[in-house]
Amino acid sequence: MSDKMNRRAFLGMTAAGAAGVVLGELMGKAQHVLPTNKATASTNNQTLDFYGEHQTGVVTPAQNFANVAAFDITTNDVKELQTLLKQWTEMAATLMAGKPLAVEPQDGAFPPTDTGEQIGLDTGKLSITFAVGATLFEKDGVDRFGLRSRKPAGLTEMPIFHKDSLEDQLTHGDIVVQACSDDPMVCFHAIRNLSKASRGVAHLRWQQTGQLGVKSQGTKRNLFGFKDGTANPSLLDEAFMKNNVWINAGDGASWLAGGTYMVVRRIQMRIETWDQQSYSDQEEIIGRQKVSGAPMDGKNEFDTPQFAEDPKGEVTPLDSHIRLSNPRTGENSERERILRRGYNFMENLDSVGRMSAGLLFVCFNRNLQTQFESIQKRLTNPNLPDKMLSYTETKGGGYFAVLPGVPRKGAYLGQALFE
Ligand SMILES: C=CC1=C(C)c2cc3[nH]c(cc4nc(cc5[nH]c(cc1n2)c(C)c5CCC(=O)O)C(CCC(=O)O)=C4C)c(C)c3C=C
Ligand SMILES: [Fe+2]
Repeated sequence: MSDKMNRRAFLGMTAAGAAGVVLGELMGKAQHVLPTNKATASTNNQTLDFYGEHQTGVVTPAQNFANVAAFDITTNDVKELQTLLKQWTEMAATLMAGKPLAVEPQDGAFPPTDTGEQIGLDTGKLSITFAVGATLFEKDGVDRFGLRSRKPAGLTEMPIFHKDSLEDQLTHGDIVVQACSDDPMVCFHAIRNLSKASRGVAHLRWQQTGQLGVKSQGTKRNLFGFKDGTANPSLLDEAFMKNNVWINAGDGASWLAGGTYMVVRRIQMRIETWDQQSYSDQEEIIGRQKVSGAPMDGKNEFDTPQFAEDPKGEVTPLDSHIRLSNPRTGENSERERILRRGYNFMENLDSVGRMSAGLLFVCFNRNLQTQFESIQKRLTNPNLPDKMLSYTETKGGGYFAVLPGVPRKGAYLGQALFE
């Protein structure tokens, strides 16, 4: 290999891409140099370390923007699946470090390895989180990759809950990737380039962006105008994460130790209807005061509601969202708790002229059935449904198992699954 070729050590290069580069070299095509990614040199460029026991994007403080994308794997060859995961590992580590995906100069005869729209942008604490769906292990009864026996028992396809309107093209997927950053272009760039590199092996099934108020003080708000996240556990609460979030080797599928289960729900919010509800009705539906976020019977945001002193729900209605989400009774209350990490989405008008807006609900938990599902079943119980259900409609999402962290360079995402 010539010196010129050595200089062009592309990251994440496919076999076809590699062949193309050699061809270009022989044909003596001009080399194009992209401007240096200034952000990598900037002292303000905040980056997170990709390597560790757990992946980032779970207990990472929520960045302002998210892009969640689900892929379907189109190959039946397990080796190609492993190659993709190795390639995505290298790419994610590079992107999170704020580096370009290609070493310059690139060959002018071929498409750039890195699409380039992030050049000069701050990486914005980019986290990229990879998770797998039940269909990776078995799809339509077929064990495509010989992984059927490795499927964690609790990982099912997301069921259809009461009042759900799931649309197939917005739901499920073999692999989901969550990219979060303080810059939406950085999120997009990550998903776009992972998708570009997966050509021929995987394709995008759905994609959903989300955002939070950028410079808000305190707990961020959802599109109903309420603080959202008040009762979430502290991200520094290691005991909570150990008990309620991270999967351990004794939980069933030992290859998943250090991972967690991710629930994604694309929840359309009927904001025009909501905006016609009286102020006090809105507070009673949520079960909290709108501006302060305090419980109905409290003064300050972080006061604990005293439901036991209000058994008939005269202060905090029995069918209010927070009371059904967490009745604060019984021994299951603590065990059931989840880590929520959702984002608002605001899109164009829908087909009947309504604002298409809502919550990209994301939560992490150690056991889908005894945590998320247990809460969700209470919220959607037809005998006493969450009042908020009249203003929401869930159209997509899925259940996914977040892969354990990649401990060091050279190891790759999901490696233990294949061992
Ligand atoms: C099954 C899980 C949940 C879904 C789905 C869900 C949707 C959803 N939530 C809001 C707004 C708020 N949720 C709040 C609290 C809250 N929500 C859940 C679970 C789900 N929410 C839990 C477990 C909790 C915490 C309850 C508690 O312990 O008190 C709140 C109050 C503020 C807060 O604590 O975050 C709001 C507001 C929307 C708009 C929504 C779907 C569109
Ligand atoms: Fe909620």
